[in-house]
Amino acid sequence: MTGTRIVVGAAILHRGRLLAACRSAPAALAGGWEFPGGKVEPGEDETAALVRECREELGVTVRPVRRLPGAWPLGKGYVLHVWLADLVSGEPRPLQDHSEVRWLAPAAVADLDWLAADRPAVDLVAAVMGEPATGKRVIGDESLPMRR
Ligand SMILES: Nc1nc2c([nH]c(=O)n2[C@H]2C[C@H](O)[C@@H](COP(=O)(O)OP(=O)(O)OP(=O)(O)O)O2)c(=O)[nH]1
Repeated sequence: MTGTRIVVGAAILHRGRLLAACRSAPAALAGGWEFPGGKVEPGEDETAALVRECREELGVTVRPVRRLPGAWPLGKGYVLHVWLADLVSGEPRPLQDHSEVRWLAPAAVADLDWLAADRPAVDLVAAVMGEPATGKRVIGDESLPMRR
């Protein structure tokens, strides 16, 4: 298909926490939480776009680790790809497009008001962090109390 363009989002994990960013614009999305990132420019590699956007928006250097499986439609011919990324250097600040950034412990990930398109990816990231996005732990057989 021609004309599909990619928006990359960075799921930056650092010391067991996920970085979330609150959009400040456009009005329809303002107040929604998302993965920092943006549109991949024509001819640009996804990882290069990820590094560029994180530098522009947050003032940090990240290292893309791997892309999560999935591509989530955003409308107008855009799809969202989400990459796990390490924080290499810098302290994230909301320099551009965001009103606030926040480090989330695994149990807090589900509590934010994420942009609708991000929900499936948030579930995947929460799973990577070892916490179901429902906020409720899944208790496997091994951790169930023994019944006598
Ligand atoms: N960065 C980002 N954008 C998302 C996410 N979820 C989601 O629906 N979007 C939408 C919001 C925007 O409509 C679009 C990304 O556009 P953007 O404004 O961040 O892209 P950009 O930084 O390249 O900005 P511009 O050059 O177009 O001004 O994708 C997400 O998790 N991260």
